[in-house]
Amino acid sequence: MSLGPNSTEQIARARADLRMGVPVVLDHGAQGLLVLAAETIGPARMQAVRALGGQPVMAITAHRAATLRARPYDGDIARLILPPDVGPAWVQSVADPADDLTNPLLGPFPSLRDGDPAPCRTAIRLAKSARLLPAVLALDVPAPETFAARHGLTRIALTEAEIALSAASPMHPVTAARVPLKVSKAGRVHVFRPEDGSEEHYAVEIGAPSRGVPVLARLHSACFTGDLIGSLKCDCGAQLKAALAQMGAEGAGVLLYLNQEGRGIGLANKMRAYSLQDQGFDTVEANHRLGFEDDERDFRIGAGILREMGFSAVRLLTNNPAKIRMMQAHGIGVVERVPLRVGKTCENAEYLATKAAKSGHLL
Ligand SMILES: Nc1nc2c(ncn2[C@@H]2O[C@H](COP(=O)(O)OP(=O)(O)OP(=O)(O)O)[C@@H](O)[C@H]2O)c(=O)[nH]1
Ligand SMILES: [Zn+2]
Repeated sequence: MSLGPNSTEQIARARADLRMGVPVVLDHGAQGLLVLAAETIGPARMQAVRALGGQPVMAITAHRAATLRARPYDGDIARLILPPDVGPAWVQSVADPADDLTNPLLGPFPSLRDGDPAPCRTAIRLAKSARLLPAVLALDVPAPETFAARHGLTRIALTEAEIALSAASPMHPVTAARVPLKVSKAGRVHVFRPEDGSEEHYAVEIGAPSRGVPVLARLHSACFTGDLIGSLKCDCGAQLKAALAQMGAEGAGVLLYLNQEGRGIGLANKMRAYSLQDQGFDTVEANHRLGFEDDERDFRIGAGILREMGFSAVRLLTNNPAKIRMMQAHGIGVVERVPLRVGKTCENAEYLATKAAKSGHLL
């Protein structure tokens, strides 16, 4: 094995670069794509991109393009031609719908039909995996290897980036320790670290559940607002407590605490979604206006951790049929759905109704 980073490790570097506003290069042979995340681009770097010449584009998802009334000729994405006289504020407004209603951007937004959209598509996936808005500024550059070396930029081969972004990362147990809990003295917290350098995830094991019979399990996605500060906008905090309480009462169970905040879009984007919800959009519409799918979570993570812990079948505490389908698709048998109906408030009634109507949640 060489000492240098492999493509998965290069992706982890690229995520950090994009979050800081540093460009990365996607190498697809004689051509490369210079990529900057729209939300972190600053004036100096934007000027440096312009100084290279050529025609920069802004790649956004079809969901975001729909709000802007731009034509997504590439199906799931659109490549908008960057007007010659705009700066970072324009780029950020295209990416971020915060001011769409109060100060709408004026189109039209001419978009590219020609050329291969694949590098831009991968660049958007990279921005999403960095928990940034799914929008990038991109410019074709010749001789990508030389270009990246000259500027000290992270360079990843496009095909390898696509494979690394699609792969399920192996989950490695890091450590585990006894943590007596209110619901059970026999609590144990395990920490899992993915090989791809993304967020760690946790498992709370209660009692000593047998690996041979289906375990009472919950896959809980992190919700800073609901789990920690008592937000009334969702039911997460109540679900977390109720799930642990049921495991304590039964004497055994496993709760995975998955750091997939905001259904996988990250806390910053979830707060952007909350601002849009205050403008009148529901939870699904808000995700779409930001350019995301309704649910960006990768359920292979939960399945991988359960497998790593030796569980192959569960009694799943959930109201979300998609979680059941996903577990089964990724090799975890779900012998029973255990409903988890707690935490309804005046403030979250509409949110829960939207999840039932649009995402298939069982009330
Ligand atoms: N994007 C977005 N995420 C939200 C919003 N409200 C809550 N969340 C996130 O939604 C996720 C809820 O996770 P879960 O409770 O595990 O999932 P669920 O799909 O509702 O399924 P069950 O609770 O198992 O029925 C958490 O990651 C929250 O942070 C919202 O309005 N927008
Ligand atoms: Zn929540």
